[in-house]
Amino acid sequence: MTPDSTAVPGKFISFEGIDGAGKSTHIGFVADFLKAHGKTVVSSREPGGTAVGEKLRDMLLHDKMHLETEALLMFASRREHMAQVIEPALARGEWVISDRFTDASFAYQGGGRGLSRAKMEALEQWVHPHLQPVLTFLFDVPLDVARARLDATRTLDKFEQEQQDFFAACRNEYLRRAAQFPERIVVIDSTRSIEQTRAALSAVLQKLL
Ligand SMILES: Nc1ncnc2c1ncn2[C@@H]1O[C@H](COP(=O)(O)OP(=O)(O)O)[C@@H](O)[C@H]1O
Ligand SMILES: Cc1cn([C@H]2C[C@H](O)[C@@H](COP(=O)(O)OP(=O)(O)O)O2)c(=O)[nH]c1=O
Repeated sequence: MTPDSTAVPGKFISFEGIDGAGKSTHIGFVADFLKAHGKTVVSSREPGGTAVGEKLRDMLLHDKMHLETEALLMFASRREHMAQVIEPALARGEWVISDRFTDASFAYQGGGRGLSRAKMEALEQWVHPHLQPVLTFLFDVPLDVARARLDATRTLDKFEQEQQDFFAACRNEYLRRAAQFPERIVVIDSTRSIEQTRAALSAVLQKLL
């Protein structure tokens, strides 16, 4: 059974945003910040985070597949991640910071690809009816900023090769969820400098310690 996130001693934080928003840049900083405050930190990612999950990640990021297959595999990776990594760490009183969680499925498979919200909610209810991050950082930038950052850095995977209307729909869904869950999702203006962004992250984390 999935534990209630309010009933476990550890804390679960997720990082979200469209590709190129600057999310991954700050995960190491957050881990170091928490460790400096005496926390034991488990840093992980989705899809992936386990041996099975990393195999699924490889397929998900490179192979073309039906939209519903993609959504189901994202949640399959998540189920394994929860069982092997997230739940045991939280039970030990550790802090789990994950590069993406279910908000990404709502944004990409729901918003971007158009899978119905009812199906997304059914998957969420099945896989984690109670567990939610206590805090989600949503790194937000306009599409042209994200695209310029991506183009400057890396070989693009299946998702990153999508067109701007896909990312516009992902971003809209992220922002819709931020409005729906304002107590959990903190929108970070990631157009600012890396130093300014870190200051904003520290201020939010300080309240959670
Ligand atoms: N605040 C920022 N200002 C300028 N460049 C940034 C900023 N944050 C991240 N970047 C750069 O943008 C690129 C994409 O960042 P990354 O963290 O990999 O994005 P994401 O994980 O959201 O896809 C990297 O080259 C990173 O150095
Ligand atoms: C977790 C998750 C990720 N994704 C996508 C978003 C990203 O484009 C991709 C991998 O995420 P990410 O690790 O952020 O990519 P990168 O390592 O290139 O920064 O998977 C979904 O479509 N649905 C999901 O549920």
